[in-house]
Amino acid sequence: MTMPTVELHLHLEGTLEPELIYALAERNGIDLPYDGIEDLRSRYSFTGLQSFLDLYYANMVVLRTEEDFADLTRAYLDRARRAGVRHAEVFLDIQAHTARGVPAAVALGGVTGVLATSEADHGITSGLIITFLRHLPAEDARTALEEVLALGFPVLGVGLCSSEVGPAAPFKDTFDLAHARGLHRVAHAGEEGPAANVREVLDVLGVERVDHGIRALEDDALVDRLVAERVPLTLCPLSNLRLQVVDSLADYPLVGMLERGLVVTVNSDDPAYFGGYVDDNVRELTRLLGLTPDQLATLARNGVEAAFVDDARRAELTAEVDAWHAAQA
Ligand SMILES: Nc1ncnc2[nH]cnc12
Ligand SMILES: [Zn+2]
Repeated sequence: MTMPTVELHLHLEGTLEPELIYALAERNGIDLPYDGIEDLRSRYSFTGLQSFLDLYYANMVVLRTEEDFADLTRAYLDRARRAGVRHAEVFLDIQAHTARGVPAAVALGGVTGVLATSEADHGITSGLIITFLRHLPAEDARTALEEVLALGFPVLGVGLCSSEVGPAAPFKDTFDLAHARGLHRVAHAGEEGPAANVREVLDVLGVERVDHGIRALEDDALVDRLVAERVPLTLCPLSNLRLQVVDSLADYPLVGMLERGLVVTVNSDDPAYFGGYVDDNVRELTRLLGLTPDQLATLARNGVEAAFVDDARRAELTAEVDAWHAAQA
């Protein structure tokens, strides 16, 4: 029995597998600057976040039509189902597409059309989080949000990602608008950047979850606050390894975080680039850290607690985790 999982930190564009990149390039008549799939895959070796982002944004060139975005979303859901994912909140970097001349309605139409039937087609409930790019001017994020709101596609929340440089504070009015319109708020912080960035997104952007947040561990008072306020951290172990945020997964501080009472969850971030989906992340940690069934159940329950779902769905997900936990005895 596969452990039922909630995935809360997943960039749809980070699920673009090399095979799909080539298939979409062919369909759209795009010449890729690589010598084939294996050459592309051989470039998936990163020295840090920026070296990854350069390739990640470049490969988005193959996403042109609503069908492309739908195929991308469907491929993720197919794989996620096999990973045991029962609920997914997925990120879309809308500005990375509009900046290339792809209308927001094309990207949103393709993604939300597939998400609308994810429960019936894949057994996964889902929601879409629009992630703004921190390396672009904050006014661009505001414009992007206004366009997304005007288009009326179903959106669950907003996030902030890309290079962790510069203050998050300029994005405050965008996050305030999102909040006023009933959207949830999350942000990447404390991935490459310091613990102070985690404080900033909590205090200034009002986020309900922190994406990554692993460097919060460098600030004891912040950890106490995250525990007291039960702020979830969406950890991404294989991502942290591949982007050299940590030196080895054998030293990944997960058990200490659980023992400290942090609401940590395990997620895949950009699985096509980092060597594994959420089940691969959990399997590697279990192998290297010797995670017990109780610890795995706590991770799964943290995901259910951290999800932006209604009480009825939370109760269903909890029952699935309880059944899995009982079967481990
Ligand atoms: N790991 C990551 N950190 C920040 N921005 C991202 N966009 C896609 N993956 C990301
Ligand atoms: Zn991420």
